[in-house]
Amino acid sequence: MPSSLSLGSGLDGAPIAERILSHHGVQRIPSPKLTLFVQRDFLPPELCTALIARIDAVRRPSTIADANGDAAYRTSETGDLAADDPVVIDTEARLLAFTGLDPTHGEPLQGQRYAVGQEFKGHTDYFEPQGIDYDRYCSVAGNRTWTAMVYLNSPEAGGATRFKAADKIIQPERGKLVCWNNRRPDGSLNPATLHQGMKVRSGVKYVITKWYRERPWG
Ligand SMILES: O=C(O)CCC(=O)C(=O)O
Ligand SMILES: [Fe+2]
Repeated sequence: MPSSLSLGSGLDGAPIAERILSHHGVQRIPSPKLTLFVQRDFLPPELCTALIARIDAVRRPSTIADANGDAAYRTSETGDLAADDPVVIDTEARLLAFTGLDPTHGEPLQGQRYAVGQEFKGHTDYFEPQGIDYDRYCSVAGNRTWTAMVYLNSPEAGGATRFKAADKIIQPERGKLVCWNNRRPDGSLNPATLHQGMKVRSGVKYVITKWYRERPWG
């Protein structure tokens, strides 16, 4: 990866937001509470199709940190994508060019698949410092900074992503990127990033997710 493009971990969100806003067609969702961007047609259709095939090859039931006893909380399937796959390398290079987020701070690219009725209920992507799983997930690389997510297809109905604090419901659409800072401008964890993947009503939904950490990953 060309490190000259990298603007760091994203803990300081300002240079990342500036890089993102420099791209043509990017939309900043208006909210005083969080920093959230949408870019349509971020990934070309062929790349979306190739990523869906990779996800289907490795998918397994999704998990959550700090399991809360609600087995229906996250009912999707997840797949870890191989970092040496040319399709993944291409996707990672596009994410770096767009966000400036340092790939060495990124978790491996993941795919998620939701069938009809599946969802991911309201959650934040950062780990709760008081949670029982905090040390297990965060002792090496620290907590999450930014999230980048791309819809790989357009489900027939449902499957939107809702950010309550911004009063925003983002419709899933093939190739559309959603990207947000899980921190406030001072770097503290931002509870206003609470979001949910709403139930798919018809069809199936595929996304890729990329999470970035305070310190290098692994
Ligand atoms: O599928 C969605 O719309 C949201 C997914 C999500 O929030 C996550 O994987 O952390
Ligand atoms: Fe999330």
